Amino acid sequence: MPSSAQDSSQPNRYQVPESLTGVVERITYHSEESGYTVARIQSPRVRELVTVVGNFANIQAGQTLQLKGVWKNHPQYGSQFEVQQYTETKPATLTGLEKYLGSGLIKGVGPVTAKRIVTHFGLETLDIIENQIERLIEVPGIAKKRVTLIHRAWAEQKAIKEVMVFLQEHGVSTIYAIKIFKQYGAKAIATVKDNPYQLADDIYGIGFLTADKIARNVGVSPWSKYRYRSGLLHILSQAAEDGHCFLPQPELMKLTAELLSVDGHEADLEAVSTIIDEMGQRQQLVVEEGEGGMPLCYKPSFAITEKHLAQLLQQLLIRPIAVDLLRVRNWIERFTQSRGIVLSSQQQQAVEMAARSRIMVLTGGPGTGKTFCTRTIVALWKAMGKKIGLAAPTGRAAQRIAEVTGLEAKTLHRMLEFDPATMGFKRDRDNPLPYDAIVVDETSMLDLFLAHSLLKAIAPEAQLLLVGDVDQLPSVGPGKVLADLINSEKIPVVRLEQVFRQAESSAIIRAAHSINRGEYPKLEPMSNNPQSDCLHHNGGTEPEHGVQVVCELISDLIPRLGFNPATDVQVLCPMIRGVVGTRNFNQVLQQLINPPSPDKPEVSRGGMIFRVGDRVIQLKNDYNREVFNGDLGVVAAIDAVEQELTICFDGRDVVYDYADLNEITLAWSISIHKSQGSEYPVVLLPIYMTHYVMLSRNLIYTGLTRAKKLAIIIGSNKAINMAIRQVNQQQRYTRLKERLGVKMIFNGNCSN
Ligand SMILES: Nc1ncnc2c1ncn2[C@@H]1O[C@H](COP(=O)(O)OP(=O)(O)OP(=O)(O)O)[C@@H](O)[C@H]1O
Repeated sequence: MPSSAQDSSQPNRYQVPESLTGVVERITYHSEESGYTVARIQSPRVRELVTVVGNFANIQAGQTLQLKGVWKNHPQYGSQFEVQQYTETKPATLTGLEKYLGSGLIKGVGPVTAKRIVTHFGLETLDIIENQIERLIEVPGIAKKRVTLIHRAWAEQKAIKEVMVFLQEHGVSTIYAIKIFKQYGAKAIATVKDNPYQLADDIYGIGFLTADKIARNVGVSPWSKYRYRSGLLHILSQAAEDGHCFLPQPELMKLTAELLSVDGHEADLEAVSTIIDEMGQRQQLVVEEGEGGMPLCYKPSFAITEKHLAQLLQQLLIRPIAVDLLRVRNWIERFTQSRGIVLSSQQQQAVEMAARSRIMVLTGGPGTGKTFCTRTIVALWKAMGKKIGLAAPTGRAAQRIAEVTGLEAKTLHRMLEFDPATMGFKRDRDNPLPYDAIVVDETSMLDLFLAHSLLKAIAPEAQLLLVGDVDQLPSVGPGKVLADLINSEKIPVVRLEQVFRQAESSAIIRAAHSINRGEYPKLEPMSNNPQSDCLHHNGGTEPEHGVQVVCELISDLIPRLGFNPATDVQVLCPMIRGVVGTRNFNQVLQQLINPPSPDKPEVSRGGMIFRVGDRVIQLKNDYNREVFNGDLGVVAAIDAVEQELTICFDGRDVVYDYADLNEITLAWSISIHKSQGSEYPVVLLPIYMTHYVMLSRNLIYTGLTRAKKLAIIIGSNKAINMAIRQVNQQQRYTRLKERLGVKMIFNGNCSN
């Protein structure tokens, strides 16, 4: 141990920094987000490998680093060098060079190629790559094409380093530096200096807060108009993330002023109000008058879309359909008789309504026969000679409706033909969908923008059936379209209420209906030999016990009941954070279900390990890869040389560059919100008081109804009760319902 090592884990601010030079042997941990790193270093001064901890921009094995910092004694990990400053020097030994080049620094060069290059050029290797890269062709096994690739990767690496150094100086982490570089290329530094708030508009993952941090470091005044404008839009974006389409002006002003306050200096409400006026005049904001004259502030795209969606719906509603109802009734009678089925009166009403409505909503809880009824409607429409299109917001829901109707069904994005080049849909008013009748399932998931795109693509003579359970969680995106359509009382709606016998035999469905009525459900207490498909485990007193219970169930009861923990079980949590949140569960369950093994390659990104065999979930719509927010996949392969990871989504392999891994996260456990539109054989639902901010009736209802064969709720009666009693916790600001109630004058001029 070095002589100056301290016997304390606490930093001693009076400790004099020491120097240490060494070659990075391996990286134990590196957070892309913060740059925080734990690495092992071989230093000539110390015989054993040294552990160093600190923030590093772009640390690679093989790098030679000159470090300044202090020695500390960590109670668990022992002696460590805590780095305060570092500089990189070029590797001075052949082994160092080999390690450096082969560490994944350059795409296309793995350890084998690195060894060949270093064997050939020796200590001159880096000089050659820097100044005479064409000479790489002399290395056995490197063809011209590879030289070009390496050249490009090296140049990019260098340019990234420059931008990185600048951004690091201004407190930006590596992961953003790369994104900023990708977005602006050579103009990266200039953009950051001129108006850092631009980053929040242009770069996924950089929001106002990060841009604001950069702005402060670059020296932009906290009272600049750029900052006010960006802050205001940030508040509206946050509101949209919470599902709102607008904010009342006083609320927007209050939240913006809070956000913009700096070091105890309040931002001026008056100034915020002036900016709102200015932005309104410049059409950067739409301010509308709501009830009682309340000014309501929209981002323009939200206001235009909401208005236009209401117009499109009204246009559909006023187009009559000529149908011989007697013939329809005769058809229903023949159809049901020939199949030996009897429609409930509500189902009969729904089928008749589908025959004569341009647009209608079919809603109801689980087991009320929505699917059964949809199948009958589809059969009727087919008998009427209509060309039918089926779709749903998610791939899984589309697959399910295809199975039950026996017809092809697509995701809405596919049906509307999303074009990544324009980031828009090819199907629209000028190029409508080629169907006479369209069924969309799981419409509780339709947000404002998707609903608008759908309505825009419906041919004027076509019919639209929207099926969904309005009591489920509303869409992830802004709006509560299904609820607004129903509550407007302008759209024909059939609400199915009777639970059918087959469904009634499922305790999951009975429990879901009880919860929906606000009653505590009948749940079978946990035992070794459960009889019901809906079980309750009290989960112990502490959240930690919940984690233990879930692990025990997955290791013991679930396989005993014939389910496969790796494919059949989904742990659904109300929250991401906390002991019983998805993030912690993912680590624990990964270790349990897919532990490390020499034959399973893995990569660490953003503090998370992705391993072959891991279940993962896509976090954003990626139109190029055709993978959408909420899609579940399994890591099929990891290529450390190409720095690529292959994920299999429902039988389709999709390749991700390491740099894009922030698009995915582990999915051994996912949030209930993300589970909408999907079903799983087994659902484990930890519900704890620590989730109290999130607990609501439609949350537990949605989670429970994702289970097809077995649901186990883990948690105290108190927490379950709290969830059931919490209704309408998340009121969303939308005006679709009001707009549908307003008589509109059509001038044929509402294109968008
Ligand atoms: N009129 C009917 N006569 C006999 N059985 C029916 C009738 N309607 C529905 N069922 C049966 O009730 C059960 C539930 O119906 P269905 O699956 O259509 O409900 P759902 O509302 O789509 O449920 P979920 O939302 O859970 O998918 C099914 O087994 C279905 O065959």
